[in-house]
Amino acid sequence: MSLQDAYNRKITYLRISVTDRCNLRCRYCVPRQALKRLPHNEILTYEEIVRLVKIAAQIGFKKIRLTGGEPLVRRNIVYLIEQINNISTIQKLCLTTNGTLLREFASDLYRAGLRHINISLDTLSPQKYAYITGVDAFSQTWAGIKKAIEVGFHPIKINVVLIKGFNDNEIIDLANLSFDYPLYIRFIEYMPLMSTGINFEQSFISTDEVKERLKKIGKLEKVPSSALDGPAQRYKFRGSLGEVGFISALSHHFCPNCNRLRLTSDGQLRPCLFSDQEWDLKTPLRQGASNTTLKAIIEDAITHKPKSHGYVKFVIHRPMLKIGG
Ligand SMILES: Nc1nc2c(ncn2[C@@H]2O[C@H](COP(=O)(O)OP(=O)(O)OP(=O)(O)O)[C@@H](O)[C@H]2O)c(=O)[nH]1
Ligand SMILES: C[S@@+](CC[C@H](N)C(=O)[O-])C[C@H]1O[C@@H](n2cnc3c(N)ncnc32)[C@H](O)[C@@H]1O
Ligand code: SF4
Ligand code: SF4
Repeated sequence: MSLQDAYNRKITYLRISVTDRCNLRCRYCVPRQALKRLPHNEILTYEEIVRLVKIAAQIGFKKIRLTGGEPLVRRNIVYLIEQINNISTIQKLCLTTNGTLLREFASDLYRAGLRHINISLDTLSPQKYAYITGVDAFSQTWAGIKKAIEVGFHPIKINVVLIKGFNDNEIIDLANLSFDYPLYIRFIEYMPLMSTGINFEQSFISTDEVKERLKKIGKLEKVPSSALDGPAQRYKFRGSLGEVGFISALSHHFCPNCNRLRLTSDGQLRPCLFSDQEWDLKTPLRQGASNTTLKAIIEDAITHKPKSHGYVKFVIHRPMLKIGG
């Protein structure tokens, strides 16, 4: 059984931001205004997260993604992976990370049952990496990606946010990684959710433009989506080990197939990335609410999930860093 929203979309995927902290400061993610860190006691404990995931699983959620901020900076994250991995009806447990700490964590994460990992990498140049993230950590991240391959994660998806004038001259080099490594390179359209250090009008590149440029290296063959896939359109070059994907939130938005809800690290349930409407789970959770009450709140959030994002810009107040993408 899965729950449907008001537009007949089956809701099966919960993205959980486990922390609002991050060891990088990506220019397209961090807002212009100063960020206040949440005090530790405002963040859901692992026990609270696991309880909510069990309730979500009873309603019909089948896929969980842990994200952040940077999920690997939260202490004992491997324990949380283990706990969620033990919930038998969760079919797919995934992690989105910036990869900086992956060399250290990959083996433990794998042992805890994680198999699906998405790693953000916007450039192959160490200097440009330092510029976009604010930290000179390209070699650390690349070592993390290599370690993830060595340990056996599959699939390993590489998230590239495209920014004109910054990394559009690397589209081919990044796509070429899919020939040499079993990596799924995903080109993501920059989403103007908040005002950041990257000017949207000057930086946006659409998926169509990227596909056009990729014609130089071969013909992209469509790969059919699998159940529980995220929003990427999947393709492959003949003879490659990996894939190339496109996440086109603006030019070909995927709202009609949206299957997800988001849980923020401070326990607010967001039915849509582009809407600040949130359902408070933390307060009732901490006031001793029953599972039935918590389930009713999740169901109410699903019922009120917006139809689409409506192509609006700078619409949200909670930074991407705090929602988890
Ligand atoms: N607009 C919008 N963007 C999304 C949504 N889900 C993910 N994204 C964006 O897609 C990019 C990749 O996100 P990931 O955390 O790797 O998750 P995913 O694409 O669902 O991953 P898979 O399930 O592995 O395909 C990020 O920039 C996200 O912000 C969504 O529901 N709406
Ligand atoms: C917010 S991060 C959190 C997880 C982890 N820190 C990481 O960077 O992978 C999740 C994803 O959102 C993407 N993202 C952040 N801001 C974005 C924006 N304005 N438009 C599109 N994607 C964005 C990042 O590139 C990353 O792949
Ligand atoms: S949350 Fe992810 S995308 Fe945002 S600043 Fe941190 S590493 Fe960069
Ligand atoms: S913008 Fe909102 S409705 Fe559209 S895909 Fe993203 S979360 Fe779903």
